[in-house]
Amino acid sequence: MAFNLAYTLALVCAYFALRRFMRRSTQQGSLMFPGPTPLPIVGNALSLPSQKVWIKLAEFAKLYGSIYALRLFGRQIVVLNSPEVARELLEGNSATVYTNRPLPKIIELAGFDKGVVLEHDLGKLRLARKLLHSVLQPKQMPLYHEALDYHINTFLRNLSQDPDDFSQHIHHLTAGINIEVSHGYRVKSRDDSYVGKANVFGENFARATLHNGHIVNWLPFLAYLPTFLPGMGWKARARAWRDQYISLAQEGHEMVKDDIAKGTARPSLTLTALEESEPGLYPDETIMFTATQVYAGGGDTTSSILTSFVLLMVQYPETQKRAQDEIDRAIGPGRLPGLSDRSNLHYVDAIVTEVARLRPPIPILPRLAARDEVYNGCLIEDNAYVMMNFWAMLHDEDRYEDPHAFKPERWLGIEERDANHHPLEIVFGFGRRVCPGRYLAEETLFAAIARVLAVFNISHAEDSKGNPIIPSGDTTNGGITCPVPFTCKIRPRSPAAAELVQRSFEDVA
Ligand code: HEM
Repeated sequence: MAFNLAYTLALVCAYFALRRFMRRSTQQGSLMFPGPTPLPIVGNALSLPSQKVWIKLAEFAKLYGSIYALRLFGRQIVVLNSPEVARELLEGNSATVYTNRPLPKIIELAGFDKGVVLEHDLGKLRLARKLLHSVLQPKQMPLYHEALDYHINTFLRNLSQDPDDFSQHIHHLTAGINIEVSHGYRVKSRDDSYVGKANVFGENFARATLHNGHIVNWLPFLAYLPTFLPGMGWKARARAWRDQYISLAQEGHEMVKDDIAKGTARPSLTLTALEESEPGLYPDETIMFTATQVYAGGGDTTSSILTSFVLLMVQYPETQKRAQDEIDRAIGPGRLPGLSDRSNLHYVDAIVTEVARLRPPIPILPRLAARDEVYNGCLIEDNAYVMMNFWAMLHDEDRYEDPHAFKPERWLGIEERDANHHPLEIVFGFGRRVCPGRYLAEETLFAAIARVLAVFNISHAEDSKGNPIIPSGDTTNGGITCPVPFTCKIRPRSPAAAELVQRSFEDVA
């Protein structure tokens, strides 16, 4: 038995060694990327932690440089640690090679590859991105300003009524904005049933994209085994996710069609696709799944930055005070700041930029190489994962002095954004799959952060003896990260500020 096992292992090792040798010898003259030495079969799996792998990958960058490679169970993983290298590969002549994202088997089974985020059909992807661009490009932003006012002022009112639930209010804010952009649907109550269903989809999507969490991603043939076999519960789960996703997408689509028929449809992606585009340009399937995935792309990412902002205000009271002084000087106490004040609120703007740098919501994200490619003399293999390590790019000490400190002032006095230095040019990704929601995200973040600072003080919560409760500042693991849950104290800055919150809510309600 022991002999059989050893014999089998030896055969497998020999197979992988031979495969690598054959591959290298077919790519004459190409070298191997630097990187840690892989073990047979498992490759570098044992040197990677199960939590926050991006930090370890950033440490490797100090040893091996801005592009290096690892191996995981035979698959090459090329890690990009600088925006220059990422742009050269993902925006240069070979950009088309790296268009796709890896498609884990569970995603296909759950139907989440329909839409945009994980769409593999390049024709459908092109249409979905065209549609997203048509509704989310900068010149379309004014269409959503009234919705931003409504949702942000409602958020302020919710914060003033129930400050301890700030994390839920943040989530509700971004959900409301996204559903408005995708379907023109205005969320009025905190227990809206459509939001409830969209949240279930968001949670399922997040679970499905935890790549390591599903055995079928590693052993795809399992997908073809019957569901009644023991240990196949994941198959029924994937089917339930798929049914829920399709039903949500159809419900949203029908809702907009009804609104159009009644003449009550608000501006949205679905309305644009159905009414304002060349007839037949967008098939129904493209419209409804792309619209539904706006929720997956825009919700947790924007919420993550807003939650990080609250945490950082607890940790850096002097930064909060400086921003409030700027708002008081530029705006005064009688009204809330808005997007038109952005050019006068440089320090608030710098806070948005620095939060995104210090705590990027997506620390790391892979693309998939569609064929063998030689880059700087080294081979990127067909099917390699090409990892954008945003966290490493944004914490590079050669680029940012004291990179682990929160210092918004580093962004003051900057006239033009340098694409390889400014965090908001990096955190949204690169090239053909760059985030289509980036302009909306920036406007949402600026307006929400400026208004919170104008009317609230954020500070440590206190225990029963009056001692401050210090948040750990730690980050969750996963595809989209966020501060681990923490408590804090959020109170109106003055009775006049409390009154302004109430009045501003009534103005938009
Ligand atoms: C601070 C907030 C946000 C961050 C940090 C962020 C970041 C990202 C990143 C890194 C990507 C992948 C880019 C790449 O592969 O190069 C992405 C894709 C995407 N984002 Fe965002 N995003 C944010 C907000 C939004 C918002 C508000 C929306 C929608 C209104 C949105 C919709 C999407 C969609 C649909 C994709 C998939 C695009 C594709 O696969 O082609 N995002 N985002």
